[in-house]
Amino acid sequence: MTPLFGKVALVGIGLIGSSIAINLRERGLASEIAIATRREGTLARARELGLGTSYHSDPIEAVKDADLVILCVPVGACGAVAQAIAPALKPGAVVTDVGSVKGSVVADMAPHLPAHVHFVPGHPIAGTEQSGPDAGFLELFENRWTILTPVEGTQAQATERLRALWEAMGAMVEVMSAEHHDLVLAIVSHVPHLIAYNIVGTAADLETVTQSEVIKFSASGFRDFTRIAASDPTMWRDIFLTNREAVLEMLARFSEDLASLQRAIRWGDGDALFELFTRTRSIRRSIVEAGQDTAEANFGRLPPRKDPWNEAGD
Ligand SMILES: NC(=O)C1=CN([C@@H]2O[C@H](COP(=O)(O)OP(=O)(O)OC[C@H]3O[C@@H](n4cnc5c(N)ncnc54)[C@H](O)[C@@H]3O)[C@@H](O)[C@H]2O)C=CC1
Ligand SMILES: O=C(O)C(=O)Cc1ccc(O)cc1
Repeated sequence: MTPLFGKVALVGIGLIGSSIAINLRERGLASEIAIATRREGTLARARELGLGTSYHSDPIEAVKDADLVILCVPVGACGAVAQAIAPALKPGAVVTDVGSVKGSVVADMAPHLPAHVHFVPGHPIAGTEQSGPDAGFLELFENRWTILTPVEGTQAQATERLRALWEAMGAMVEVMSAEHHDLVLAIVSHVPHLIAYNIVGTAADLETVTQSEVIKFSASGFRDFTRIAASDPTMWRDIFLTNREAVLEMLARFSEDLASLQRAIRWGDGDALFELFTRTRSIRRSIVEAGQDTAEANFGRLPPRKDPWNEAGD
């Protein structure tokens, strides 16, 4: 494919940065791939994996002359990175990110960016619980949605160039406001992660059921929660701190619904339980039919990983 961008700079080279790098390289979407990250060890690993064409400890060096700059760092770091790179950004460059929260990223980055760049925040709704440069893979974005949240004044042409890049990586693209993005993601991604962190924590803290029993007898429902609860602590701390309002709003709704389930169990209201479980089953079926079940879609294409459950003798 003819490159969609000349030089692309990736700041941060974990799961998402390395997956983008592999896509740019394998699909010929960029003529140069400059990689910058904070830690020397991570940069050395990116070099060993051949993820880029140049490697930099200083993000300013990476973004010089770049036509596209993609921040692939935890959302809490986006503001500081934008401030650091701002003076070196090329006029006309497209600047984007991949953060899981959009309102805070816009608020933190936009004030630092010069008027001569095009800022188009983004978020691929695709990932795993793995992190670091070894975790990336070519197919991560295939048949997955990427949401773009252009800010006021963003030229439509810049958004369309970025859309073309995500589509070339196999993604489907939708454009919406940062505010709406944060509400939607709070219920489909952020609150579910919080529930997983909470239930695994609760199980680990029980006095009457030992940890080895939890490992030995965990049924697949609990195991699915442990996969989610193994997600990167820095990334998820930042998500909850930056999408506070929307998460608290959805959590309040969730708690109300949980209380009514509690009541149904207490009063033996089988009809209420049956009605809800029937409705939720049909939602699951729609997700599978739409090809959006990540576990099934990722089967056989994720890089090999350690499975602590099997190591525990199961
Ligand atoms: N992991 C996932 O499933 C998904 C993550 N995201 C978003 O993508 C972003 C990156 O996530 P991952 O790639 O999973 O994380 P990761 O932990 O695998 O990689 C983060 C990278 O950023 C670097 N980094 C951290 N702070 C930095 C700083 N101040 N300056 C320069 N580099 C810095 C780290 O060294 C690492 O290379 C996050 O904002 C996250 O919300 C979006 C979709 C899915
Ligand atoms: O691993 C999973 O199940 C995920 O939910 C991955 C994920 C994590 C964060 C995002 O912003 C988008 C996708």
